[in-house]
Amino acid sequence: MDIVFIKQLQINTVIGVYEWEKNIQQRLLIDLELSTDIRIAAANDDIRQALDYAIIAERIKQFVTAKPIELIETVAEQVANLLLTEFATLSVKVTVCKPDALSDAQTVGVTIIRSATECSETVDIAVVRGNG
Ligand SMILES: Nc1nc2c(c(=O)[nH]1)N=C([C@H](O)[C@@H](O)CO)CN2
Repeated sequence: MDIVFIKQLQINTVIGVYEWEKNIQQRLLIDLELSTDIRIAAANDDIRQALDYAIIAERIKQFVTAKPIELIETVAEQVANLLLTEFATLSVKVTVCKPDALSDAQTVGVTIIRSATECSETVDIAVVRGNG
């Protein structure tokens, strides 16, 4: 299986559990991987037969900024569900990072893997330490 991916898609939106976060925009960086088979699009050199990463990126930006969300877990689950229902992919990997959340960490985030046939997978919570 092949992968179409988008790395570090930056989205500024209202995100967070605390009151002070409800009236500001914060930065999310989102990595997306969509399983696909690229061979038909490649053989015909035809964007109509490919997963168009430009359209996917715009749709995700529009979706994530449409309403305030508290948890990055919610962003990840809703983005995965959108990708599986609106695009021709059978499985997705979604990483949502909130890089400005902790002053002593480079970033924090969650990674999920979801497929059209499975509804629950492990959520990994990652805190990546900075170099000091
Ligand atoms: N697992 C999570 N932990 C925390 C989240 C989150 O979305 N998922 N969010 C916060 C706050 O919004 C924080 O980012 C404010 O700096 C805390 N922990």
